[in-house]
Amino acid sequence: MANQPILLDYWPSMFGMRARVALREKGVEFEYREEDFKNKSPLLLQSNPVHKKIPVLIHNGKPVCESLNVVQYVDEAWTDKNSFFPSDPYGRAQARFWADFVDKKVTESQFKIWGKKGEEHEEGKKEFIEALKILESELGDKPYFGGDTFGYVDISFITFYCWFQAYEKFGNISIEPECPKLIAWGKRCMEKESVSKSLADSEKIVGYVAEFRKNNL
Ligand SMILES: N[C@@H](CCC(=O)N[C@@H](CSO)C(=O)NCC(=O)O)C(=O)O
Repeated sequence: MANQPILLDYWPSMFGMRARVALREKGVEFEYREEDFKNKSPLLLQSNPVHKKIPVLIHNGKPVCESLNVVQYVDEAWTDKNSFFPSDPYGRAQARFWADFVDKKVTESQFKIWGKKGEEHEEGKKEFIEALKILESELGDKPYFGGDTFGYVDISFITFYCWFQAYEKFGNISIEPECPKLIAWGKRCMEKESVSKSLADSEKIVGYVAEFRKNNL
């Protein structure tokens, strides 16, 4: 449809999934375009010349890059639904802190689990579980990271949930005994259509990782 936002994406990307969840949370219809990293589209290269990465949200012909930036843009551009952020400055600062924590600590450690071997792989397992335990403690007995409503921090982290099976298989770890509240939170979030429609199938992710490891490790 004319003037629908376009999302340049890649199906297993936890970063691309963040944009999908955010758009669906706001009820925004968008055109999904799958990228082939071996042959990036001219639209991707011209829309994100700095990083040449997905996701890129193109809205009114203007590109928004970096997934957390896209999530915040979606929150500000479509205001007829609940905001992803609390209204008070301190609550907003806390939300940004925890999304940044996910971006730094979870992102780096989870890649070492499935994308590396040997010492780096072992190091990644340790760092990943440590990061998850910190998030488990931060979540506590709240339904969502922001409290009673699904919001920015939830969106930043829930997209890794469909990778948990791959982490367990290829990292030989078991997440639920260490972080039962996070697993319950993941299941709770998956009851939301914006999440269940946006996250990749866990089995498909396992297959993707197996293929990656066969070709790269
Ligand atoms: N900080 C950024 C990371 C995006 C990213 O790594 N995107 C990857 C796909 S997911 O691993 C990507 O676009 N890779 C393209 C490439 O590696 O050439 C964000 O949050 O949007």
